[in-house]
Amino acid sequence: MRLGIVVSEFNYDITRLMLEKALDHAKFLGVEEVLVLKVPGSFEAPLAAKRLLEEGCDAVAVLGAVIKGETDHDQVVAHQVARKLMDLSLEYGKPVTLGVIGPGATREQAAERIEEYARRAVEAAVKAWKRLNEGPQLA
Ligand SMILES: Nc1c(NC[C@H](O)[C@H](O)[C@H](O)CO)[nH]c(=O)[nH]c1=O
Ligand SMILES: CC(=O)[C@@H](O)COP(=O)(O)O
Repeated sequence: MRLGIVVSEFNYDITRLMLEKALDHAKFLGVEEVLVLKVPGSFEAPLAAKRLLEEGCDAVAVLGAVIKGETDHDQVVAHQVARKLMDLSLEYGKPVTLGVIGPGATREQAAERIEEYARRAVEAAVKAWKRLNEGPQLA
């Protein structure tokens, strides 16, 4: 399996640790090939996910941390990113999984979620790929 990982460099003190956990989990799951593409922020993640899908990735896990500021801008970023990633998944027929912390997260809440969100995104990408390859099972 070729797994793509998109990682946002915004809040990189958090997301670089998410990438480490994601790579560790991909290795644990036996993923043969991992392509990593960094982006400035989560808002750029859908474009990077699309590029990885076009590079032949079987699935893409997207990692980011959208931390609340003084306004509701975090809501705009997080909601739009989530929707576009889902749209890409349906467009390409391949898993594109959401490992983006937030919206509404404090920095402390984000730090507490590094491992959970990174592992979840990789696990879902690999499992969904396997299940889709197996196809529907007769009940
Ligand atoms: N505030 C956060 C951002 N903002 C940056 C955007 O994602 C984007 O890079 C910028 O608007 C230029 O297009 N990104 C995050 O990933 N996390 C944040 O908390
Ligand atoms: C989610 C973000 O882009 C964040 O930096 C916005 O901060 P603010 O709401 O104070 O403009």
